[in-house]
Amino acid sequence: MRILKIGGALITDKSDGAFEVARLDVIESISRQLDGEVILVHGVGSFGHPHVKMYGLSREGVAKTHHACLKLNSIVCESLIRAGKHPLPVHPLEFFSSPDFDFLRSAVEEGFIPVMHGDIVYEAGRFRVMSGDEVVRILAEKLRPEAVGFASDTAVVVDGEVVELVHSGNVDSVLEATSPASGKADVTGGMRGKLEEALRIARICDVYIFSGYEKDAIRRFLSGEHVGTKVAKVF
Ligand SMILES: Nc1ncnc2c1ncn2[C@@H]1O[C@H](COP(=O)(O)OP(=O)(O)OP(=O)(O)O)[C@@H](O)[C@H]1O
Ligand SMILES: C=C(C)CCOP(=O)(O)O
Repeated sequence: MRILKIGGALITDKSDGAFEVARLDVIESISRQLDGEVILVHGVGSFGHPHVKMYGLSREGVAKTHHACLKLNSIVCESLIRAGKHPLPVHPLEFFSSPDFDFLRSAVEEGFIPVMHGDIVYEAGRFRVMSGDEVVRILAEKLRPEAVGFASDTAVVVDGEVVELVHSGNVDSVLEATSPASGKADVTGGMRGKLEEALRIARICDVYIFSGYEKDAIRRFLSGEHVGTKVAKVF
């Protein structure tokens, strides 16, 4: 089984000022490429970050943000159904109040694609934002997948070049060159947060951070090819 996150920077317009703008053509292309045993997690882009920025975690913020996450989840699931796939939406707000990881594993084995996402969750008596990247890391720790992929709008880039491999010799300088997304509404750490989660997941399996815009990149990741930046299983 593989775990794939499709980032909000890929499936939505999350440039500053954009509000609930899905990239339907990209979502359709991803839906056609999905195959095999996979759990899909999507980011929420302009269906989540601007809401949290505007309303915080007030009652209004929690309600509007979670509702917008559900709207994007529905768009993704509808697209998967159009492509002949069998998505099962699983919302972190409910799932993590009483997690059942065996259910996810069984669903995958029976030919479903569980579709989770970045969300608001309720923990220890308070609401907080849980990014899709964090959802992926928690799932990886529990389900021990073969590989994890983060498809965003880019691989990890340093000095204008894609970093092919993150290893013990370059990890510090690569981390230093990553930052929260610039020119975008983002409340979950951008590429820096993603790389930090990837380094934790690399204790379990190989991780790839790549551009989902590249032709067939999703299909290639799912069939075991090296795509974009590899964070090798050693950390
Ligand atoms: N060194 C870097 N290499 C590549 N991208 C970088 C780097 N530093 C910062 N970034 C920014 O990080 C962004 C990707 O992170 P972002 O969190 O927006 O991705 P995402 O997971 O697709 O989105 P979401 O969090 O909405 O799901 C890039 O679009 C870029 O603006
Ligand atoms: C902003 C919210 C609610 C979740 C963010 O998840 P991400 O898009 O994966 O970073």
